[in-house]
Amino acid sequence: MMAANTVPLLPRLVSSSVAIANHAGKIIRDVLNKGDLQIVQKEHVKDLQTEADRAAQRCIIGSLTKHFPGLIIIGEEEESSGPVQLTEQSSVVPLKFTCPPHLAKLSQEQIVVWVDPLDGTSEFTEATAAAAHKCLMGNHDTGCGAHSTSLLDHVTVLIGIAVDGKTVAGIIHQPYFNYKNKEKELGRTIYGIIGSAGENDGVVGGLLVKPPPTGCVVATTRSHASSTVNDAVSSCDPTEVLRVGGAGHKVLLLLDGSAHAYVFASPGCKKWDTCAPQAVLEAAGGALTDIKGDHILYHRHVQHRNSEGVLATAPGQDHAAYIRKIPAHVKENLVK
Ligand SMILES: Nc1ncnc2c1ncn2[C@@H]1O[C@H](COP(=O)(O)O)[C@@H](O)[C@H]1OP(=O)(O)O
Ligand SMILES: [Mg+2]
Repeated sequence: MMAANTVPLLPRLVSSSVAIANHAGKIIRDVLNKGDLQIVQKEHVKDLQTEADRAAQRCIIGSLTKHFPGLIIIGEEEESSGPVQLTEQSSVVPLKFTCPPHLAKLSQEQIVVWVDPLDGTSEFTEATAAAAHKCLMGNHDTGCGAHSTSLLDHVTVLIGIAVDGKTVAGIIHQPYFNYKNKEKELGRTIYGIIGSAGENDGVVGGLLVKPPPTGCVVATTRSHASSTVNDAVSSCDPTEVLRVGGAGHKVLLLLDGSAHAYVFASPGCKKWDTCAPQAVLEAAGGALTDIKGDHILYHRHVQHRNSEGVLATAPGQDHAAYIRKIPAHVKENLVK
């Protein structure tokens, strides 16, 4: 076995982040099980923060800082007071693949980590009604309140790693994956490094990448729709539209064979929403850009908002063809 300090920085960071994201997912479940989310409204009525967002972020930023002192980390939530549950230094997860050669000699100063401790907060808060009615027993849904608890699938923990402004690696943890099936392990973590060797399931850990069905299934927002969002979706001539929450969740739908494209022609999504999902998707051969087809950059001082929207396509799809379909008035409406 190689000594820890001979393993390049990037795989060490990804491996720790997988363990940290798992831990954050457990913290999220614990907060929901206690039933008191302590919801705070941020910029507007559909921009909420809960104690699960705060506690998960304290865990992620505290643990990353402990293991990688001086690392630049940008989290969605402002600093909050409260208990900080850290992961152990030894909590690392063996990765399924090796570091691409061009990323093997990074210095920490080149890296910015973008953290969304709980993506899909709107859906998470709606799911609490069922929890408050004691429908969640031992983290598993009993069937009561199925409508709102199904939204728990939309919740993810996102840790994205950017190098010199480009996303290179990402971790998407889904804390409630399998929550309807008591026989199976609760939660899953998907991770990828762009350019790692291997084919499909070899380049994305934690998920078997599948092609989408015939037709054109477009995933879009459930809680932040607008006429521009709807015009962009319609322009793709979808055979089916999935209105679901979370950027991480929608990218997982592109990877697990559920959808062809994720279309969000609105400025509400931020860099911490897209950094990790983009890396995981692109590691598998998909693409994520803004709605005009331009690359999204993740430098330390970049504006947080993805003001020109998001368009992502599953591996094997013609990304440029989707970009061409987006109407000019939608593109013109989204400016830096
Ligand atoms: N108008 C908005 N205000 C705040 N956050 C937004 C907005 N639109 C999108 N987001 C963020 O982008 C994610 C994907 O959007 P959507 O679910 O609407 O497709 C949301 O889960 C939310 O992240 P978060 O839940 O972490 O606040
Ligand atoms: Mg988010």
